[in-house]
Amino acid sequence: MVKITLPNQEERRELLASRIKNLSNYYKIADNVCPLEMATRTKNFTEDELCELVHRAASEACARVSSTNGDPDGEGLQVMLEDFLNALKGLVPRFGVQRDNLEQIMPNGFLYYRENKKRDELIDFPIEGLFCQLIEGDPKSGLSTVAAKMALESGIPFARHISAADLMDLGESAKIHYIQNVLEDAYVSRRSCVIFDDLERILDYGALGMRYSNAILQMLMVLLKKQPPRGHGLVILCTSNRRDVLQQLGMMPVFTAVHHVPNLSTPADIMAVMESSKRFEPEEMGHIKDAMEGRHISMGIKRLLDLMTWVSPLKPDRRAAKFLQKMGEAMGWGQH
Ligand SMILES: Nc1ncnc2c1ncn2[C@@H]1O[C@H](COP(=O)(O)OP(=O)(O)OP(=O)(O)O)[C@@H](O)[C@H]1O
Repeated sequence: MVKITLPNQEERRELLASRIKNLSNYYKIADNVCPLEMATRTKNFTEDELCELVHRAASEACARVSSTNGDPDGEGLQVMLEDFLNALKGLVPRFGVQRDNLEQIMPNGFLYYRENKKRDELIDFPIEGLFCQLIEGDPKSGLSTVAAKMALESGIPFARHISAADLMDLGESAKIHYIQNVLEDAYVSRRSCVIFDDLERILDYGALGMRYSNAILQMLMVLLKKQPPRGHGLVILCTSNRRDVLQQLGMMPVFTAVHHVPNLSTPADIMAVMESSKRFEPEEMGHIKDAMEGRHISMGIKRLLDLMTWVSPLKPDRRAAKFLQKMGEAMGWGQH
């Protein structure tokens, strides 16, 4: 296998400067085109992708001039910073973050409430070496979102998400190959983050008869302990709502740290999420808040958002009552 080495910032600056110089044989280059600035915006680009960027910037300039008023000053075509920035938008570097994939994981964004205010310490990952963290909590407590948010906020330039859905149609050896490929790519970047979402499902775990794929388990036991190349930092985030299963499978020692994602547990948490959704009237919220006082509450944020979506088409005069009824059923309020 050919090992790719990603150019560092100075190498990117030099390569871009030389390509832009070549381009200046054919087009004018605006003064605002700065190779250093473009080098800072192209972390984890390969040499081929940097060349592609310069090529596309020239195409962007042609398209811009032909779609506006041509060349009124008769000075020839000028490639500008905006052409580079537009070209950049259309390029997804192979060793980049796959931001869209991570954002799709959190269709309702990331809301702040009392429990998750101290988030900064969560993304303070080491620069070098391996850091493997388990993110665990109840089903529907927002585990995938917390992992995606950590990856995005960490500023790590390479991020990949592996879920059971990605592996669904693959046989066991193809699954192993897929995971190995993602990690091989991760080792290329100086800093990388890989998310294993719903780890027990990636392991093909089935509660009935305690089934799982031993081959995938053995591979993960090796890969989750494997140090990245010297000078590289690899962060692995595994989500699971079956910590007990990981314990039984002997996986817990591979984790450097465990982060527990709590359920929403107070009326203030529930109200904070409801307020940020802006779907409910103040009177409804007041009614819900009063009815929750002194009651036992423990609900995952995804479950709460699902419940809010479910009641939201109802007429406002019925919404609060329905919401409280469903919440009471889930929390067992009637039984106490
Ligand atoms: N602070 C938050 N933390 C987690 N999720 C949040 C937060 N704010 C909003 N959300 C939303 O809650 C939902 C969480 O869904 P997610 O798939 O992450 O939960 P999950 O625990 O992984 O679910 P499942 O148990 O079904 O796998 C997403 O729609 C996300 O946008």
